[in-house]
Amino acid sequence: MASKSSSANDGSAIQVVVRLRPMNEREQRHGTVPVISAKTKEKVVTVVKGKGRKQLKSSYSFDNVFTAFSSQEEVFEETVKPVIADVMRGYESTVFAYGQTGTGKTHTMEGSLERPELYGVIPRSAQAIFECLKQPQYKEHVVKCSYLEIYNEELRDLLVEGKNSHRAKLDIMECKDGGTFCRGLTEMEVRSASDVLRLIQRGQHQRMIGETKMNKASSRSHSLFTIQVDGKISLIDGDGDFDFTGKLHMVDLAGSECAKSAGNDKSAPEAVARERERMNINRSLLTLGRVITILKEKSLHKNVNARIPYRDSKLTRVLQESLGGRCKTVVVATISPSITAIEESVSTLNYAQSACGIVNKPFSSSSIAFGEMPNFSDKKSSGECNIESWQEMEMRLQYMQTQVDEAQAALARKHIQQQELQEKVEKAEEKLLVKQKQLYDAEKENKALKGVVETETRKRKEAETDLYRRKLI
Ligand SMILES: Nc1ncnc2c1ncn2[C@@H]1O[C@H](COP(=O)(O)OP(=O)(O)OP(=O)(O)O)[C@@H](O)[C@H]1O
Repeated sequence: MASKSSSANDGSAIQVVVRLRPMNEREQRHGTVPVISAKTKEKVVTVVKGKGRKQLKSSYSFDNVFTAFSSQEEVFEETVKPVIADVMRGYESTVFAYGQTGTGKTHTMEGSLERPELYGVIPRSAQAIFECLKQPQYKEHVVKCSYLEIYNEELRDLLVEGKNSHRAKLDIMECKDGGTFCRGLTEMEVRSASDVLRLIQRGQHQRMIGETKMNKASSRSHSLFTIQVDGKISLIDGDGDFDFTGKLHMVDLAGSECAKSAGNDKSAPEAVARERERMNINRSLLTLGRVITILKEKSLHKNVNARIPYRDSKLTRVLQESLGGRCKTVVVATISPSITAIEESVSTLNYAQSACGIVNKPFSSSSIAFGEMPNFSDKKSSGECNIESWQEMEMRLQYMQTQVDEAQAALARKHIQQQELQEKVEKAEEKLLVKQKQLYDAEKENKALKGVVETETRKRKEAETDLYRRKLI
């Protein structure tokens, strides 16, 4: 294979990085104290709480840490560039930004489209993918993009222009392999990075934007930009072309906003609507948090039978394969250094910390092609074996690893199905018990009534006999 093949084990743990943004103008104007610092070399973020003798320091370690001085280029090169290499080998990967409102998620994911040095992850990824496709091992290819928005638990197509009602008709469907896809989502073919920039601009125009205390142009929805590459790659020095499909999902989550920072006047109609919005965003982020917590517990062999609540929000259903699934995933947690945002920053850091250690089970789509490779063991038995190339050995190993991973993933899915079935059986059993109890009570009542009828009948018979006797006398 042209590029080094990887076993599913390498890099399958979710990569978690933290980006600390600089103090913004408002914070600087108010002379806000910075209480969070980041050290790139040590990959550590430190939070200082309290004053003087009561000062407490907590440190958090991550896969990578970016300071207020880190450039867009640095963040991309160190965090997303390796992911692109995987995408170009047929992997599905996800990069998502998480953090409080106004901490730099959109800055990290999109950046400024007017200034190339401020390009964020999406435009830089588009450039890197088209650059990669120029390499001789990549043959014919088609690159497609889609842009999805999740707003108030509704899915909208950001590449379809028009009123909201036209865009809010998408459904999440289950794939045969257990993943999910969005039915009806537009996939636009693109031929260059500039085409991708135009699509981002088009989508940005349609996105739900509002104002929060922390951010004047706040994204009030989650957005997911996907670049899909369907192509052919020559694996062994021109000795065969194999199809691959690589996907890169780039997610800009809506910022969480605590009730305190949402403002006090909750009576005005706009404030009521805003509060409901805020609640919806926080609810989906809460579900995301629960998914991460359970996955983390499972990775620590705790709570192994717990159901992962992917289905409890649209966001987690869409991100199902990115968390505990087949994607290679990177989480960029963004935080403010300011004392005024300390609660939210600590919550983001704890969140990010729980995502560390979650293991996904990625596999490459190009490995399907490996299934058609010559059967080396047959060759060996017929005396033809001539495995000279390490590349062939690697491919063979990767193929075997892929088979194991696929079987493990299938087993995990079966396990979840079994759990769901078990829950259904338990519920049915509960219902049966209730019905049995009702039946028992009814039978008891019936028996008592029967007793009453028998007693009354006996009394009546005795009275009749008595009457008859008296008549005879
Ligand atoms: N690392 C950074 N360097 C310079 N400016 C930044 C950085 N991070 C954020 N900013 C600036 O801070 C402001 C808020 O950032 P941004 O809109 O990206 O926040 P957000 O987390 O996406 O907020 P929301 O969730 O409300 O959409 C923007 O003006 C952005 O340019």
